[in-house]
Amino acid sequence: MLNFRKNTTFGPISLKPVWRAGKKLQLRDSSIGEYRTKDYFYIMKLAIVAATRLEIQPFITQLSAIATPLGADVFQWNGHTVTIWITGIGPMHTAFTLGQRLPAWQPDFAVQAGIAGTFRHDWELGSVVAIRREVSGDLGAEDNGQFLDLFEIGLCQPGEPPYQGKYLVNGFTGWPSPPAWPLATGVTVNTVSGSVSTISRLEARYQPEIESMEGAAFHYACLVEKVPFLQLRCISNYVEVRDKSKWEIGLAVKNLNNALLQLIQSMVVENTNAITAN
Ligand SMILES: O=C(O)c1cccc(C(=O)CC[C@H]2O[C@@H](n3cnc4c(=O)[nH]cnc43)[C@H](O)[C@@H]2O)c1
Repeated sequence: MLNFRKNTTFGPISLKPVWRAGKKLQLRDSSIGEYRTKDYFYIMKLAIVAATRLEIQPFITQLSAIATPLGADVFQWNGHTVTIWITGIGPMHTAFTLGQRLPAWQPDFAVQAGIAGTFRHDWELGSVVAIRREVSGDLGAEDNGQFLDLFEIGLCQPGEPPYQGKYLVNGFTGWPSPPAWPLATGVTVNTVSGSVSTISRLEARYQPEIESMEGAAFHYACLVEKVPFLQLRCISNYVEVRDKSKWEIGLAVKNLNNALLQLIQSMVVENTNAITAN
């Protein structure tokens, strides 16, 4: 079980924003031979984003069995379109891919799924979390051994859109139901942290619970493009002096993919039914 030190909720939940973002499809009711309001449902375009194919391969395999392939990494599921975007590892690869694809494809919702490290030694490996806010952990300048981030050297103003303070916050409140996973603060780095000094610096400055190499780029791109989003991470390791033998990548991939399937299923199956029933 995870043990949380903060209030972890997304705030008020409303069905409308996500579904309004989708396109309406009018279906003919063959029993009465006419179009009726209740026969509208919302067709969504969902983008599933991962750094590597390996991390979401079980989900892709499941999707291939359930959904109709429309092309390479594009599927139709219950009328909705689900696409897979593999960005490559790290902020640069992620930002480039999303900078090209988000404006071109304009998904109604984007989910980033990946494994991650945690700073919280009381959190179990294999736990899934949703990321509430992200911060960039190594973008800035060194000043005689001291790290200064972009805000501290005045190249970026705290609160300058899309930042809230120094953080890229997921303020989306349009969930049909609250996310099933605890919310966490993520820090994004180019280099997996593996020294006491780097780990202490990140903890003291940003109070992160999760470390990844892509989260901030995903939050930034979705906030700028105004695409509702969710970042799911499953903990594969503790952020500590490097000992790869302790990483549980298999467990993390398994639990991540179960969570991802549950999330997407709830969006494309259960809520379509709920909406068509109204
Ligand atoms: O060095 C290796 O042998 C090695 C083998 C497989 C994977 C790695 C990684 O460093 C994975 C980076 C990848 O996974 C995310 N991730 C997982 N744990 C962490 C972490 O503690 N700090 C930062 N990122 C992490 C990350 O988002 C990358 O996509 C190495």
